[in-house]
Amino acid sequence: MWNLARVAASVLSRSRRFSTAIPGPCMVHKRGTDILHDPWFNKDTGFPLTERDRLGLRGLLPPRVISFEQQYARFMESFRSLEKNTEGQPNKVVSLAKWRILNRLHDRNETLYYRVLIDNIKDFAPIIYTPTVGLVCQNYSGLFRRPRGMYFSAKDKGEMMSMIYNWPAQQVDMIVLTDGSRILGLGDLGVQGIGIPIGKLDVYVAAAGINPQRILPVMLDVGTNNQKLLEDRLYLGLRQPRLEGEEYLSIVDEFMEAVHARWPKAIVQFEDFQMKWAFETLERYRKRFCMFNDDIQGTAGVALAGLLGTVRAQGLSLTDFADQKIVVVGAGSAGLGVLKMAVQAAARMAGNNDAFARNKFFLLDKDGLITKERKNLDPAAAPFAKDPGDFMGLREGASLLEVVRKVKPHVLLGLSGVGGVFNEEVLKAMRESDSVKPAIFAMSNPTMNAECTAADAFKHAGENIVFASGSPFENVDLGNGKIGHVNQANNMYLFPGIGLGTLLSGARFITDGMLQQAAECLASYMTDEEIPKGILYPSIDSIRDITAEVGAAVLRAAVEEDLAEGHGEVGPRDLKHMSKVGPY
Ligand SMILES: NC(=O)c1ccc[n+]([C@@H]2O[C@H](COP(=O)([O-])OP(=O)(O)OC[C@H]3O[C@@H](n4cnc5c(N)ncnc54)[C@H](O)[C@@H]3O)[C@@H](O)[C@H]2O)c1
Ligand SMILES: O=C(O)C[C@H](O)C(=O)O
Ligand SMILES: [Mg+2]
Repeated sequence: MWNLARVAASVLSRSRRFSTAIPGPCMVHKRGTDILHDPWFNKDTGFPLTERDRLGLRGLLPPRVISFEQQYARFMESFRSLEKNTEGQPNKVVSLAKWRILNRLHDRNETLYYRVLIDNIKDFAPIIYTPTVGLVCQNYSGLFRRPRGMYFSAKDKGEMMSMIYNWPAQQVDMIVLTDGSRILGLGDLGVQGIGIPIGKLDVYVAAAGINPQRILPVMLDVGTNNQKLLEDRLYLGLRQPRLEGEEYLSIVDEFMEAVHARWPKAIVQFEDFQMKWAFETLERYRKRFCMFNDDIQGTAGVALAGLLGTVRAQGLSLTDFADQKIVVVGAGSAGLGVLKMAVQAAARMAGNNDAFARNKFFLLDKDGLITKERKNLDPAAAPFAKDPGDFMGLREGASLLEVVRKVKPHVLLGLSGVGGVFNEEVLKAMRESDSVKPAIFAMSNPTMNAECTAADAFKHAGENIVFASGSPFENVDLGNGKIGHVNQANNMYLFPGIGLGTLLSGARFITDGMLQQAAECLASYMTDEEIPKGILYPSIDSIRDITAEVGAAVLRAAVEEDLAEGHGEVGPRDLKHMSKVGPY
């Protein structure tokens, strides 16, 4: 164990009661109903009589003081009875009802909200995060009650530097930013995509203990190309086509500069941008601002950890990763991010033999296998394009089924956003895999966009597979007391730790080295007892523990790269000292 892991863990344990990565006095300048209507400070009926006197609350609440624990029990009782009362109703109705009850608490009393979220993360993550958050975004205009976060639109050009000061918090540590152009696998949802930054930041609070008063979800509304939304009279965003080219970039530039001017150390996580802007903004900003793209970089680390776990599950040594044949379905921001990091890792293991490593990967998009013959080959996909006919005569545009039948891959990994592309035939073809324990990663979100279900994977590809999906599925009962374990390969296992480690390090940039350490930390987290059972990632119940470890790994990498400037009272020299290996 490292001292830094202890620092990260202690930040988290300090935040158990009232999540806050940064200790310090919390001054309340409000009084009376202003406090009751402010979810940051509201304690509902929990205000003790002394506080009611001091804060001008006397007479504004029913007289009985209800303790925090009683409020907690009351909420959980309501939640459980809602679960009971909605039994048998359509999934969508039940999920939205659960989201509403949690959202009302979020809007009223954040202290209680985050307490129940942290304690019940396994039950509540599928509501505030994928898959329900997707449904919420799709229905956002109808569900909208109170604003959360900030909205910067194309109409605000020239005003952002002053608008940023409208945010009430003095300090912001974590921002999650989207332009709503590729929300999960649901496409362009325009301003309705704000649900994603809100959900991601809830995970930051629950997993990394980030102070809820220092998070900021942001929507950059540059229009939408979703015709249905443009025609919807209740749509809450700009009713215009998306800005393109320099016009688009000038909006993002202005936002980034405004953030940097007010909070120079805030970390900006780019989320669910369509591919062209995902890559372009990452290149444009990563050396100027403290930012990362979660879909490209967070996903890559989580997938790589799972791929390395798969090698271990086959009883092989990690260096055998270089020999695995991997078919990646989806050449978007996520698929290409995964390929880049996985090829780099394989090349390192093959003695820096990049060409050898690339040979083992096969990339497909909606038009089939990508080869150098592809017309208008995307420059980002070009390094992974095959020579046509190179591998068993596989041609440009070969279908997924043909590729799987000929390649007999060790791993089939989907980031296509298309539900069901791993159909029965494709899954059955995986039975001929060259691996004794083939892996099927259906990573697209939400559930209906997963490339296959867990049950279908075990049914058609065989019981000896390793399975992972981006959204949660139940473990599969294989009969005879056997269980097919379902992993959730989701970037939530990394992004909170990337943010926490970067924040505590005080680094101004997030480097490849920091991200690599994050991935390696996740990869080595699972024990030799768990891995052979096909368990590649920790249970979400352990998300705070894995986040502390990942945070420490990122922090240590920042120290090693001489980027750590320190945070709060902990200076760069302290961090250097704490980075030395040593017993507790
Ligand atoms: N599990 C995770 O942590 C995680 C992380 C990031 C993204 N995702 C999911 O991955 C999906 C894709 O995200 P993205 O940002 O790469 O999207 P994207 O739009 O940038 O890319 C989608 C890619 O899939 C390809 N595709 C479409 N239909 C296909 C088909 N029938 N067969 C093969 N390929 C097809 C497209 O050509 C494109 O290359 C989304 O559903 C998203 O939710 C999951
Ligand atoms: O949001 C998620 O659940 C993961 C990922 O960032 C995605 O875009 O699907
Ligand atoms: Mg995303």
